[in-house]
Amino acid sequence: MSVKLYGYEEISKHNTRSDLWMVIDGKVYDITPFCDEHPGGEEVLIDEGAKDATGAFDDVGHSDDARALLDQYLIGEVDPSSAPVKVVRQDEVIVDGPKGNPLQVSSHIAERSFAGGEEDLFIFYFFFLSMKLTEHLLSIDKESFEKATHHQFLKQVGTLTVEPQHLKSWLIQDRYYTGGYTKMMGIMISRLALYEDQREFGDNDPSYTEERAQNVMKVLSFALSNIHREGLFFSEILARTPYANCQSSEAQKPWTSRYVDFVKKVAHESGYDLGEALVVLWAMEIIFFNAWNHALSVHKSSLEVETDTVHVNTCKELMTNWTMAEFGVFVQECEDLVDQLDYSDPRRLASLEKVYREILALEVEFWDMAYDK
Ligand code: HEM
Repeated sequence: MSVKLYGYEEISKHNTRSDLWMVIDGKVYDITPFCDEHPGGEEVLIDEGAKDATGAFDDVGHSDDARALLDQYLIGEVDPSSAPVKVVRQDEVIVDGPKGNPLQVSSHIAERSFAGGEEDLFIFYFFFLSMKLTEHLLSIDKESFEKATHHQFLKQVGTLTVEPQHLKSWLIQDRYYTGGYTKMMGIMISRLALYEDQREFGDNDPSYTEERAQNVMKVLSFALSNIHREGLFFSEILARTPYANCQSSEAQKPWTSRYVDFVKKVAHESGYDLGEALVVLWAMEIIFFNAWNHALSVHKSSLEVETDTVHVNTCKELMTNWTMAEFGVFVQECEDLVDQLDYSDPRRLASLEKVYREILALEVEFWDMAYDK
């Protein structure tokens, strides 16, 4: 079997938490799934990733067990004719001063201010807090956001060239996901104190007001009725001839289970202001809104000759569903709730960033399941 060769130019592009490669002893590893598990933490992997990390790996004196773990992530070898290139990471450019975009520096600040509490970082953080949280989140991993919203599947729906069985596979998984989403809404609603005198012991959220609680309830109620409608819509589509008659795996796939488990867990474990869960809700919706708007713009600029078939009309219905104005208003309302969150504690910010990044990673995988991956 021939070994796949990768040049450093290509390797250097896989430099984020949601898409991370590493070279050790001339072999190329896709270590993305290992980031969560690394006993030495994910930061060192990201710092040493997308390049030759042989020296860093050896310096730590990793055990034979650590070395044995590598095999499962092997994807190829370094092309011997390629030379190392500089890896440019989004936040690397801006860490040393206010020249860059301060919205992107938070994770570094969060980490460093625990350790040292340097004055310049305090000023930095003060400046940063005047920015909207959602703007900041959208700026921390643009590459993954792009992947999550410009997937090949969306392009194929836009050009009406997606195969019916691929659309079916995706719809089946998305219907499973609607079940998880519904449970997430249920958990969030069950934790919401709609009136001051319903707040539980331990609820020390300083930003609590009845008005905000009512706003959260309004958004969650819409989300719940919308997801219920969507589940029924998917069932109705799946019963249509082109889909009922084609073969696709019906079982819930591991990525869907992981997604569903994650959103339920976040809903349970968020603080009393439901901050992490609200970030997750907003992230899922803004990704969908952008993704389907992308499909629609591809569709509008596509030169494909349209036929009036059930499949073509289904593709168009799906594009309409997540690009309509009403959905845009809902995404905006989710955004407003996230922007009201108090993230002045760097540990809180780190936690909000973490759930946002996880949703980005899960969304990228989710589209892939259309192709039974
Ligand atoms: C994909 C590559 C890597 C794998 C599979 C891996 C695996 C492991 C494992 C299994 C351990 C537990 C101790 C041991 O068994 O040796 C460990 C610890 C550690 N690793 Fe890695 N590692 C990788 C890359 C790196 C890199 C590039 C660095 C960069 C400096 C690093 C830094 C550390 C540190 C500092 C610890 C010690 C954590 C502690 O004891 O608190 N690792 N790693």
